[in-house]
Amino acid sequence: MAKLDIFMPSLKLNDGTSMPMLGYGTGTAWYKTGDESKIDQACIDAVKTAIGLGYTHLDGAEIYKTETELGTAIKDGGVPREKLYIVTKNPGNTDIEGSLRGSLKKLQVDQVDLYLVHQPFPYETEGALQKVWADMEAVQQAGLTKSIGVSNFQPQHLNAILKTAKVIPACNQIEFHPYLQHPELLELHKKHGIATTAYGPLSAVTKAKPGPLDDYFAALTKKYAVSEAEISLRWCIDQDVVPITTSSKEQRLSDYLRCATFKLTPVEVKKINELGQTKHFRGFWTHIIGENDRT
Ligand SMILES: NC(=O)C1=CN([C@@H]2O[C@H](COP(=O)(O)OP(=O)(O)OC[C@H]3O[C@@H](n4cnc5c(N)ncnc54)[C@H](O)[C@@H]3O)[C@@H](O)[C@H]2O)C=CC1
Ligand SMILES: O=CCc1c[nH]c2ccccc12
Repeated sequence: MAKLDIFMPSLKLNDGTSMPMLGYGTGTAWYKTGDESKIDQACIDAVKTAIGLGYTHLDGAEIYKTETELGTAIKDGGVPREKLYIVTKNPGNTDIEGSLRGSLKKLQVDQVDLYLVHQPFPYETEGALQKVWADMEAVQQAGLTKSIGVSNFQPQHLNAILKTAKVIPACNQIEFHPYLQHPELLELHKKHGIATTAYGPLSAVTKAKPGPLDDYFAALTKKYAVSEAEISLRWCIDQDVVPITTSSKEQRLSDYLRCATFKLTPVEVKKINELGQTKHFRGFWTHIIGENDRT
């Protein structure tokens, strides 16, 4: 499929770097439950397809066990390293540098663009969270990553590390869609200049259907001649939230890029927010956070 001539904007982060406004994830559709050394060629091909279509923001994690596949796709994808934005995540252990060095080896790069603490849950005290954040600052200082950030942090976790942080997290990657808007958390992000990246951005039009947004999304798809998925992605972008999606289907990946070709009006964003707030859905980490927690 030919690469579309679409310009994908970037979001300026609090450390002066820029993050492309749409990410391709190697988690949900691709993570391995078994032997990490068993290479998944389909994952490599899908990431190469995404790169070929114009996706430059590539999201990985040590726990997905797909960093080797991601690294191979990056090496063979035909796009220079410096044009890509590579993200990976520490699983939530205490050997931040050891983990990151292992990830860099699998990714076949000297430095990632962004390294995230995947989850705050294994760290049981404020002190443990603060220590991990200090170790994140150290790997940034050592040049192993350009930016550092967190994922799945709720207000209490962010407030804990902010008490001692020398570097404010560049972003917090959270589940975010119209049925999980976390207003209080986003307010805290705004106060500290922390960017929000959204995983599960399509949830309202996939896993959480039927819902109160269905009719309104149908109307918007007609108005903009795009799919509900692209409306969902654009709703994030119009609020300066960077969505991370995934698919093994080339046509879907190509279509998703159309989210950069139109803009919702402020009234439309507000209406999606209002309708979205009438339903709650959380699809990830429910075994720890609880399905009904809205923070
Ligand atoms: N930091 C974290 O804890 C987490 C990070 N992530 C990251 O975010 C990435 C994307 O997360 P997702 O939840 O997959 O994002 P998403 O909400 O964009 O969903 C993408 C999934 O929806 C499916 N889909 C698309 N259109 C559909 C349709 N019409 N009907 C049914 N299914 C449809 C796709 O096949 C794909 O599997 C992951 O690969 C991972 O990199 C994901 C979950 C947790
Ligand atoms: O990061 C996304 C969701 C997730 C949580 N735990 C695991 C383990 C393996 C793959 C994905 C995930």
